[in-house]
Amino acid sequence: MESIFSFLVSSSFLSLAVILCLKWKILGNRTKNLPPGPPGWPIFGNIFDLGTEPHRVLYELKLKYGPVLWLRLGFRDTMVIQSAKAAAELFKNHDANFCDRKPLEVLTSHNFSDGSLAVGRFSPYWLMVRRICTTEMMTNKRISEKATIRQKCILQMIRSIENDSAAAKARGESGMVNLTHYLFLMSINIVANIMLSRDLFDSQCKVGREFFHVMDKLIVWAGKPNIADYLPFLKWLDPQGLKKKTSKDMGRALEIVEGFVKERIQEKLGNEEKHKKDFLDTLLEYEGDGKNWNGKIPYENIIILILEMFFGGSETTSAGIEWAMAELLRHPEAMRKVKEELNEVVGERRIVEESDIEKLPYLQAAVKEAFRLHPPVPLLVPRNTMQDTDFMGYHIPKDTQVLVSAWAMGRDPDSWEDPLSFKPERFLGSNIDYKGQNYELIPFGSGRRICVGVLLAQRVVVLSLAALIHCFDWEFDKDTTPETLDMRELVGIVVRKLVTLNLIPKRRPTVMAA
Ligand code: HEM
Repeated sequence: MESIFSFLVSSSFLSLAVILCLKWKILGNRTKNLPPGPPGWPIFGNIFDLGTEPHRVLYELKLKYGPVLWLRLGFRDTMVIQSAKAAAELFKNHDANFCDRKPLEVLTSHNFSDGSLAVGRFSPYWLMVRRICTTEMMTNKRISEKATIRQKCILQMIRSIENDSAAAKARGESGMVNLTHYLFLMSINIVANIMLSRDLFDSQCKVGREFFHVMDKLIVWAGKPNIADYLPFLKWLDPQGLKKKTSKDMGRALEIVEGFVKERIQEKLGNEEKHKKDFLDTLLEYEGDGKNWNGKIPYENIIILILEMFFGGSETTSAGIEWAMAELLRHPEAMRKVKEELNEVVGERRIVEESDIEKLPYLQAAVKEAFRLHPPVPLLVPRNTMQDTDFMGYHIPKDTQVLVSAWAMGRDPDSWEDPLSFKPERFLGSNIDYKGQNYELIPFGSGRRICVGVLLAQRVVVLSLAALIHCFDWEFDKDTTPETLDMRELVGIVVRKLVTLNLIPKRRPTVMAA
């Protein structure tokens, strides 16, 4: 009885506090010149307007309210940018003020966000880590040094697909494989090789299998909308249990990565040089830059940074390849052109290599076209404003969440002719690229927070697609045709195909065995 009474008293105080707080917030904002947007519910604001496919709903709202939209998601003031012009204004003139992040509640588990580059706040620590990534790890030169590793991982994938399909046929099945699954494993394996110089794809690697499994779950938890992000007074309650689940799986993922880090420290102590310097070595050896950071990177943060590269580099990359493959399968004429180009440039006596990429303009154009229509992270990673700002005539208060819809820009009829059609030809002879300078095509974001993995991802996406198409002819099951291929989306942090790509690979007999 006593506990019910104290619950009622404390919840009444809580509700009163919430209402006062909200009233103050709404009245405070009403006096300011905010961008237009739909009216919202008390307390919840526009949370329920977003539905299960927020990027699509926001696009609809753009048609009514224009390219700069204002929403209140619970207690989270939110501005949404949905045109190339508004994005140019943001990234060219306000990037410095708009480059903070506010981490999702689930990503505060095990202090992940404190050590993270991707969801960490703008700070001297962030500047230091970002600098290490962009000047030491993700430069063209450093990435080129690892070309043979990527080639190896992609060949491993091709062989596994071939073997598993043959085994399925031997069992009397059609030989169909779940391509999405192989793409995810390959992408994680490339990150593992670049960051840690080790293979996780190897079927003998038990810890590798467990790691894939835990990563898969973490991606699901982090991708679920969490009411506690919008109504912070509910954080302690964890109403959907997402923090609890994330905490458990994050704990295990960090433990596994820590195992790799400890092994490396032992190797270093024993002076065992087993590989060329990799990302882990760079982090362990770092001594500070005398400007943003003095001294070494905290041990816990090194583990977080390694885990985060798996987060940032696996599902995004595999989803990018999956969408591009799906679009090519839906457009046999475009697929024919890709094959023709591969036959001309690579021929039949060898497997495609990274050095071939620049001689494959049609394939590159097809990848750009797929990123235009299906950016794997459609609303980028939310930014947070650091000060009150005048933006395109509007007053944007400090601590506003900023969503930039790469999805809306890719489909904007003001930027693209016939925007909903898949036409790689539009990029032939055009300088438009996805490296953050052309705001109508920003699947990797732009400005200070642009994806650090863009150069790596570009190579992996194009090369894997080339290898998959060069080595196999891909067939649908008997019930699917290019016209009926299911293109519905599964929305999480990354948007991938709802129905995975299940295909029958037919080895092209003319291409030499991988
Ligand atoms: C097709 C593949 C990929 C896509 C579509 C993608 C997309 C993105 C996007 C949209 C952002 C946010 C940019 C912004 O806020 O403006 C981002 C950030 C980031 N990405 Fe990627 N990414 C991909 C691959 C990778 C890879 C391979 C890695 C590393 C191995 C990586 C690591 C990161 C990191 C660490 C950040 C945070 C950067 C920061 O906040 O400073 N990404 N990515």
